[in-house]
Amino acid sequence: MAAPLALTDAADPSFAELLALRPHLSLHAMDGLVMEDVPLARIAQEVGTPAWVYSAGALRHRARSLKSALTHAGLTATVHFAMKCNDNLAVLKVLAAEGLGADVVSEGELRIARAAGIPASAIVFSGVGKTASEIRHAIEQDIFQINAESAEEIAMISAIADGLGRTARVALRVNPDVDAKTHAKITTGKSENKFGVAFEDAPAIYARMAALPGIAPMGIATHIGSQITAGMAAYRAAYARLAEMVKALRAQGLPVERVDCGGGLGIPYRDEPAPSPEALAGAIRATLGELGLPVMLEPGRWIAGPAGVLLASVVLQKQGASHRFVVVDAAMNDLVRPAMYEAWHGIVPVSGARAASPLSAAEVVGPVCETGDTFARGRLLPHLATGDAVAFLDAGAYGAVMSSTYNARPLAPEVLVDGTRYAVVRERQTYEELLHGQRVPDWLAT
Ligand SMILES: Cc1ncc(COP(=O)(O)O)c(C=O)c1O
Ligand SMILES: N[C@@H](CCCC[NH3+])C(=O)O
Repeated sequence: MAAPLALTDAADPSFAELLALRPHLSLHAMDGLVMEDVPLARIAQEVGTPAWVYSAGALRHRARSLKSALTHAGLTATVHFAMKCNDNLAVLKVLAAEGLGADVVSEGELRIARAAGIPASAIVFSGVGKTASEIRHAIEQDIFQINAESAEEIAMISAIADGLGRTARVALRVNPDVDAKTHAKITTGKSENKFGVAFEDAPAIYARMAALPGIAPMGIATHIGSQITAGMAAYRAAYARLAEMVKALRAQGLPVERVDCGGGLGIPYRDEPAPSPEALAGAIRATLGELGLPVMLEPGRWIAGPAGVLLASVVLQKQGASHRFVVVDAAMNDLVRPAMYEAWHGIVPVSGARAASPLSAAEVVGPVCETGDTFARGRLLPHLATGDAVAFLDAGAYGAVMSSTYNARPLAPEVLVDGTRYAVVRERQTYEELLHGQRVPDWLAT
């Protein structure tokens, strides 16, 4: 497995350094940690914790920066937000208003995208195991494009579309066999990964696809992995291979309308080098530009990750045999990334006074009955008292969507901040809802 980000380290960035890179967050002596113009202490007080909080301003700013980088590189591009990273309706509404479409991986996501007002003509459906009923639904909705990941799936799409008397626009997802140098669990473009068709097999599969009823071949797609921070080399290698393939397909007289470049642009959770959208746009331009085709992008994390925090409160602080433990009311069932990928998230006290107090190392843990329910080890934090709020940074992507009710902990609410306003955009799950749907069979009911 690729090296994860270490949970323990000596040179963590300071609170000021973390916040300097996240302009929608600021720390004040009186108001403490503020998102846009709303003190997070107010949200912690009024909504309770744990709670996910997203900045509409940051979402807009990041969507615009990405689009403008593509435009400045002279590319004709559509951006399809990978809503697997955040499927909150209000978040999607903000991004739809910026002209973003959606990249969906299930019928559930497709339905949520439509409910957020994203037109079917801006939706691309990716995924290695779309079921027949999901494919049928996508075709009935007449979405922009289905990215097929196997010859078997193409046969299903053709049969379903033909049976419905429709034509599905289909791109072929190609596995370029490049190493994106990210965490092993989220690398997708190596030949041993389950995604797409092998590079060598793609031209023949594409040609067969073009001859099938019910399918309009649109082009090729790739996605090499997520949280890519190791520069543009892997992107360039993958896109150069796609360019080569487009030329080969065209030489066979096959139609190619566009290329889907996927997502994966990484963000600095701690102090990783952050590849810019300009660098990505430049890599696309340099490799695919001469084809003169429109491109599609499927970014998720880069847009939503830094825009969100997970607010939690300290339940208690205790001194163990060798460590100070800060036990918070959020846990691995809320933010699973540290437990799952040993991921590092910045943790900033919400009180200005606390943030300015002397620091010492702490283990930040949740209440779940697993040692893996650890958010940070050896993290420099001030003394924290019961009820003090803290914010876990960069929780806007792969945060709420990956949460569960493990240990019968209700799902945390989601909040959208927009300037001086905030609103709860998904309510906290109730204990009644936790029990909802459970049935005791007759033979056990006494
Ligand atoms: C097909 C596809 N597109 C886009 C994404 C979005 O990735 P990221 O959030 O890293 O931009 C993913 C997830 O890695 C994906 O599987
Ligand atoms: N869930 C992963 C990203 C998965 C990307 C899915 N295509 C993370 O939190 O980093």
